[in-house]
Amino acid sequence: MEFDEVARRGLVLLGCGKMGGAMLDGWLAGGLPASAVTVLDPKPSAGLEARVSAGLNLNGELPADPAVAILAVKPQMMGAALPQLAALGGGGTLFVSIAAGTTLATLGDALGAGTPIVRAMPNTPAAVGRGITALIGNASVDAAGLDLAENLLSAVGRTVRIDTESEIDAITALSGSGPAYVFLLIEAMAAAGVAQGLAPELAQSLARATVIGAGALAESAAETPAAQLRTDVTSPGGTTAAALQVLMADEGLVDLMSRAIAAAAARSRELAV
Ligand SMILES: NC(=O)C1=CN([C@@H]2O[C@H](COP(=O)(O)OP(=O)(O)OC[C@H]3O[C@@H](n4cnc5c(N)ncnc54)[C@H](OP(=O)(O)O)[C@@H]3O)[C@@H](O)[C@H]2O)C=CC1
Ligand SMILES: O=C(O)[C@@H]1CCC=N1
Repeated sequence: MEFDEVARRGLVLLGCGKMGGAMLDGWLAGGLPASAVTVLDPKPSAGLEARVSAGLNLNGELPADPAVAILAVKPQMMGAALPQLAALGGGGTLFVSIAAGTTLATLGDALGAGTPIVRAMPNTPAAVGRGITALIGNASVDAAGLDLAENLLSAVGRTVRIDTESEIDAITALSGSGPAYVFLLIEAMAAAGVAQGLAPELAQSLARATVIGAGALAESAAETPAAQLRTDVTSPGGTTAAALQVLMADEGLVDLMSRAIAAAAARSRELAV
């Protein structure tokens, strides 16, 4: 992607943990020069420190007029961390927050009237360029600002623009947190394989390969509903049908997932206060 404006004016990253770091890796791999990046993080990882030799500005002075500032601290830390960037508010710097819960209004109050702010919800597959990020801007973001945010986020995966900020709670619960559910599925399948007598290493590698392969198949058959892909595996009277009778029973996986995602969305709404 084109990073021209960001490379020229700079990008500030507030918080470089798992998600901020994943996105930074994607941007640097995509051609953003390290010298255009300023990271503020009190306990930088060794990997981040290693980027200083390539020109990355770690915990140094802020650029005067960066194109974009990414807010990637935990929502609980946002209030304490934001004042570091307050001087960039109300002007030409576009803010992009990936924090769960924290609303555009809360960020706007902290950063000052007229600050262009985009709220985005990515997920960790961004680390391998396979994230999915939903985004929405406040009233101060113009079309060019939204394009800039979308360009940056599309460097680490797919993007989708939304029209209603409150949708972010459900999106956080579904795709933001979703990779954890899939990793738990791998763990659960492996544990069940062990319970059936398989060696742990074999069970783990079978479970992981199955999820990876099923994901790739779902991607290559993008027009085919997931329900059809499931039916394709299910021989009448066979083994899959026996398992699905358990998984699809009342209070089975569908109900469980519904309750899990409702709990995550409720937590996202709680984090807004
Ligand atoms: N992880 C995920 O899958 C996703 C996370 N998010 C959102 O991304 C944000 C970050 O999450 P995640 O990366 O998991 O969290 P991490 O804890 O891994 O990263 C946050 C980073 O911010 C640092 N930090 C803490 N205080 C400050 C400060 N005052 N100034 C600068 N940096 C600070 C932390 O340092 P220290 O460790 O020393 O506290 C840490 O390195 C959250 O708001 C979360 O809601 C969104 C989508 C997915
Ligand atoms: O667990 C969390 O709160 C963050 C937001 C989405 C994924 N991780």
